[in-house]
Amino acid sequence: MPRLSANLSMLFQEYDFLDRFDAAVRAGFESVEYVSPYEYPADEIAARLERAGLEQALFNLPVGDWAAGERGLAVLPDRIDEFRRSVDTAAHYAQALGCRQVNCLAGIGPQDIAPAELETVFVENLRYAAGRLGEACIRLLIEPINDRIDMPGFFLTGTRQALDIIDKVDSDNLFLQYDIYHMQIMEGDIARTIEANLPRIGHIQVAGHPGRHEPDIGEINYPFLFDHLDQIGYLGWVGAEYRPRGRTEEGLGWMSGFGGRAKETSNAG
Ligand SMILES: O=C(O)C(=O)[C@@H](O)CO
Ligand SMILES: [Mg+2]
Repeated sequence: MPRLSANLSMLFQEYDFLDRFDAAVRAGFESVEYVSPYEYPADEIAARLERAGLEQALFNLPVGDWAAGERGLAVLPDRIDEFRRSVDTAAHYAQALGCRQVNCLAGIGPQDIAPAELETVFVENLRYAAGRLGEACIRLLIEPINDRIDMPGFFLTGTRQALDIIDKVDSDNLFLQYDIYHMQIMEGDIARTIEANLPRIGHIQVAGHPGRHEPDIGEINYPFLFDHLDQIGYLGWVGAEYRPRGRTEEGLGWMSGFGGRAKETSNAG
């Protein structure tokens, strides 16, 4: 059973954000992740991590105006300066929180700009960010996300596309964030894809499908996949990134049901 991280942007919504850290450790998690820490002072979040004895597994580079529908800046030709400033912000928070990897959300490209132009901007932004973050020993990830349900218009939607972009960036500090829920929707073939690309995968996330609820609800066979991750030697965190059907604490049975070992500490690189 891989080591589990609690995604505080989706779990423990019963509590204010800063109170979710204690809730996560009470539930047996030893690391957390979330979309964005930037709404809070880094030292406040660091204090919550310290008090709860939690590791910071991951968060995203600034994503733009989430409430206005923005889902990342990295492909946007008119936001390059803002993107570069956002990398410095992410580096500051990652160092303050002891976080060793951050994800770069690609963004939703304008309809009137050719995908090839968006990709060029993405590759150049990733090359800059991978270098800047690498100086601080922080790994950079990119995550394909389904554009059929959760993020219509999102630029990065498949593993092959992500790996081709990683190849074009040509940095040893750029890795894949593999969200099993999204990839079940977009491509399937999950176990083989993870195994074939294991050295290039920096983080994995899970949720049931359909519905993006607890992993024990729906068509994805997580007991098989968790054993598979152990068998192939995946050493990173697995982020529990799902919408609980009720109170979070009432739906955690899947962790013990799968031999949950959230108590394991991470030795992720
Ligand atoms: O939406 C997802 O899936 C995520 O992992 C978010 O944190 C955006 O990266
Ligand atoms: Mg995800």
